[in-house]
Amino acid sequence: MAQQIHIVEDDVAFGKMLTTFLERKGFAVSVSLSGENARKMLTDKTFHFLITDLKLPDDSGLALLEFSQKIAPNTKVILMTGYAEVDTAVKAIKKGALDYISKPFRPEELLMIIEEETSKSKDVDLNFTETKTEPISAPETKFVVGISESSKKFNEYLKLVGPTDMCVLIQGESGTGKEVAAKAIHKYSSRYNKNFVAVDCGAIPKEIAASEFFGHVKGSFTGAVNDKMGHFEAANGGTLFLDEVGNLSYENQIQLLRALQERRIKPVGSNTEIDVDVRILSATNEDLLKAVSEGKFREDLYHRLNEFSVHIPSLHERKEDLFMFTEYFLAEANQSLQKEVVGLSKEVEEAFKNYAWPGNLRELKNVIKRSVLLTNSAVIPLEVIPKEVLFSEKKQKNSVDFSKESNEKQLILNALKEADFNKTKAAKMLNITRKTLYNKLELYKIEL
Ligand SMILES: Nc1ncnc2c1ncn2[C@@H]1O[C@H](COP(=O)(O)OP(=O)(O)OP(=O)(O)O)[C@@H](O)[C@H]1O
Repeated sequence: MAQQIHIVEDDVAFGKMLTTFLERKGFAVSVSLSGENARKMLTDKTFHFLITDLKLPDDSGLALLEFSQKIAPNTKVILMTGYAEVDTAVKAIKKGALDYISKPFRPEELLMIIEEETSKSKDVDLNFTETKTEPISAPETKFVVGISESSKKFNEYLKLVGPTDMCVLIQGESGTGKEVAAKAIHKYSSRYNKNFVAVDCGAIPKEIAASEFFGHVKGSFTGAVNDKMGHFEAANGGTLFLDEVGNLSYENQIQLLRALQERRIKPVGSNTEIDVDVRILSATNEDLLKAVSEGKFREDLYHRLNEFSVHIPSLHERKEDLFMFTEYFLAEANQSLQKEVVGLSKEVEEAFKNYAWPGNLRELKNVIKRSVLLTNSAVIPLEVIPKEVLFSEKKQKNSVDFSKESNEKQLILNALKEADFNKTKAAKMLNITRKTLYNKLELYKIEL
């Protein structure tokens, strides 16, 4: 059966173009022009992918994401964003979106995200929450150790804590490599040849969390058509990785704590308890201690999970590692796309250095993969780099002698970004009049 895709886009022409392209690639595509209609569609039908604009006339992509997660947790959500919306897009990823793609984009880029996900979850049954059960083997876990001091330090910690049976809480911003770090800990442990089960706690609706964690027996609730093994049992002897653990509801936190204390679980609807031997690794991109002090996260559970903590620095904090990861992701992209791009052009290198990378390694990896896809030369040119990366985060000096700058266009873009796209402010920062700014925008074909 063709994969079902629902697009939410109020720009009729763009939606039509995407539809035609995806239909030609064998997908079944439907479109909503409004959030209201999209909600109706999501309620009535099951989709593999929901591709939504972040800004809709009557709704927001983030709100649609939340709605979709409640009503259809297995539908993968991809957000289409305008420039300067990366922070919101990163927020969406934290909330469980599959990915985001910055407009303008070519349909091939969207297809790449869809195909990558489709190849990962080939046989996912749409009626049940996906269990990411991944027995891992050494060669599969590619792990780049950076050259920065902070990278070396946290990798040292992973090696030290790996062989123990301690529960480790991995903290770090979204996309910094928390799951990769958890897999490394598992690999360094004596459990390395047993299962590593990753669970995205943010994606499990609280009503079915108990059945997801502990399993259920046939007939124990409507929809329980077969016995189902929970994550604890699947990870027995190995490691259970609880991603976004801060998203668990209070009730689910109690159930989890009990299982950890007793090392025994009872599937929903069963009378039999099962002994489990599971090492728990968890990850969070928020300040869990703050959640504890606000009463949103149980303190006893926090201490259980945090026998040892590892902080993964953001990419911004370890800029020395940037080109090492760039090289690695470039090689990876070349391999998967069968291309032979050898590196970045000088301008792209400069842009990469100046960008803050709010989405961390995941964003770097995605930007590189999409750029490799679009590059037809030996090195990646500036034209294929997403706009937000070009808007350098480097602070402008307050007064800039405009006449002396050679790269006028970049300067204007930087100033606009700095001024939140307020043209009057940007003109002031650039020491030029508003009129001159308008002329320059036209000259450089900068559309706002
Ligand atoms: N040390 C590393 N070596 C190679 N690739 C890495 C490394 N760390 C992270 N990555 C890559 O970066 C991407 C993001 O990593 P990962 O999914 O582990 O991040 P995360 O912090 O768990 O993200 P989230 O907070 O969104 O769950 C992945 O594609 C991963 O393969």
